[in-house]
Amino acid sequence: MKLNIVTYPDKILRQKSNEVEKFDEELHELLDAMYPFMMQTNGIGLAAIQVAHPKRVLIINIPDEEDEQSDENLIEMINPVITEKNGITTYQEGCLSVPTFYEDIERFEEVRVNYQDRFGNTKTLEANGLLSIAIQHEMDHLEGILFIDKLSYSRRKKFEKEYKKYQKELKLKK
Ligand SMILES: CC(=O)Oc1ccc(/C=C/C(=O)NCCc2ccccc2)cc1OC(C)=O
Ligand SMILES: [Co+2]
Repeated sequence: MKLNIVTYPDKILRQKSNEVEKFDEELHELLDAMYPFMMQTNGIGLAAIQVAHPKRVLIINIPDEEDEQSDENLIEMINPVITEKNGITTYQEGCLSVPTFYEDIERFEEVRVNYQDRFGNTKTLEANGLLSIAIQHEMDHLEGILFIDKLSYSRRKKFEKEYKKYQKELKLKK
């Protein structure tokens, strides 16, 4: 299954993703394609809508202390729901769909998430730190929300200016 990243300002990213009902071979094919794709593009999180599949599916692989991403740390979340959240934390986020732009974003420090695995089994995960941030960032994608939507008006203006410059350079390079 060939995947391509959808980048801002593509309207696809603004779609709300649909619940997964069938935990079938097609879902497994998508998950099995998303993982290498995310690893090849230096991602640590990816929502299915970013590769044009409007399904409530996300994957995360947080690097370990040696900054290595191992297959054991891969988390696949289907139909995730946050049931508890507390604390506040700030982190400089980036997104494969908004290349070259990084900004400090406020998130909940801890979250408790109910979700299903690729076989439909219900799981509960309590997360903090980078994993908690990644879960919140990827779950926003399922609602069509991007991290740049959380910027103040002035920082959003700064982003739009920088991003237009980046897109122009991109066209020149082609
Ligand atoms: C040039 C450029 O844009 O570099 C990148 C930017 C972001 C990313 C990946 C960002 C990512 O995985 N974000 C997941 C959400 C998240 C953000 C902050 C903390 C936890 C989870 C990768 C990049 O590298 C390439 C090759 O595209
Ligand atoms: Co993202």
